[in-house]
Amino acid sequence: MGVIQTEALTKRYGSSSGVAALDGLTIDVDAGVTGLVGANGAGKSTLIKILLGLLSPTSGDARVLGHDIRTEGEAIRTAVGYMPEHDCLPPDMRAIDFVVHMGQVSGLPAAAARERAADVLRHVGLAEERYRLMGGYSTGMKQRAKLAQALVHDPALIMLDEPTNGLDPAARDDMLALVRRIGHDFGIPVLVTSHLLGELERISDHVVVLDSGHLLRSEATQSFLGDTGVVLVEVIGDAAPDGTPAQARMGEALAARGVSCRARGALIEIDPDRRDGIPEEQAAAVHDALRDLVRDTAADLGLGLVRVQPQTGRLEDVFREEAAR
Ligand SMILES: Nc1ncnc2c1ncn2[C@@H]1O[C@H](COP(=O)(O)OP(=O)(O)OP(=O)(O)O)[C@@H](O)[C@H]1O
Repeated sequence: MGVIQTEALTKRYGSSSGVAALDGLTIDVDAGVTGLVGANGAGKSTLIKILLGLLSPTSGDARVLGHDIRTEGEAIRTAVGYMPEHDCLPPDMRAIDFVVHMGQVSGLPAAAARERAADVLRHVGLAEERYRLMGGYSTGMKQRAKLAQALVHDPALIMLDEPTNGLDPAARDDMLALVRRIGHDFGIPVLVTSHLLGELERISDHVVVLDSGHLLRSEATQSFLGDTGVVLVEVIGDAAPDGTPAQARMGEALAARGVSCRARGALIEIDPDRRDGIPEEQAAAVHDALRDLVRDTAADLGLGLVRVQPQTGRLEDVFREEAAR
């Protein structure tokens, strides 16, 4: 049994003729970490609220942990941990009291709730600060407290809505590492959303990409990130006497040697067509030959080679590919 299945799920807010926040969405989510990505307004929060039985779909069906969202919302909410997008923390409560309370609301006896609350607050890195009022917490600490309350009842699935919202880069990395640990070390399936397309690449096993309520892709993360065949080159060195900068000199010299390439920012992007039609076992040899050619060209021009690297795919490319269709 999968963790989440939806079948042609559609949600229109207001009048039935209005724009669909979700439009015929059919997805399957398994164990591990699943990233749900899409720009603001793509329908991520709407989907999560429907999956929790908090919002009714206009049409379509879905099951969460085998429970029907239309008739078994309470069973779903008991089994699932939910971290909402917006601040939901009472400022005049200490984190420990809040998380104990949430544990009891989810059905834990008082002693078990206290024990679990102390445990999860330690796991999310709030061991020291758990006796402080949450009103004085930083955004990062608030996000951690929200995560702790979602974990306290030992859920069978956890849904995290924009857990990195408002965090600085270091706190964002910490939160992403925590999410990955929950999915992989604790073995709790995770559905995590982000409007930043790239940030879930590193931690998700599977990615679902939404665009204006439509499903763009639902695939193993690895299939987004494979080798694109493009090779990126960066050189440093002197401009030519006529003022042509090092990068342009290198690009011209490569083109003169039959390599199809173009400038991309400070880099030179070499097109993958050199490898088209080449059997896989020969592709590595061609790649090595290209590398040698790039190295020799730089040496002939007296330029330093900073890097020659294959470019892997990015989640952002999915949107570029769609726009180009
Ligand atoms: N209660 C509501 N009433 C009317 N329209 C709504 C309501 N909630 C969401 N919408 C609309 O539905 C669409 C999807 O919103 P949703 O919040 O699900 O997207 P999201 O991907 O979670 O974006 P964000 O990251 O900004 O929350 C948007 O166009 C939004 O304006």
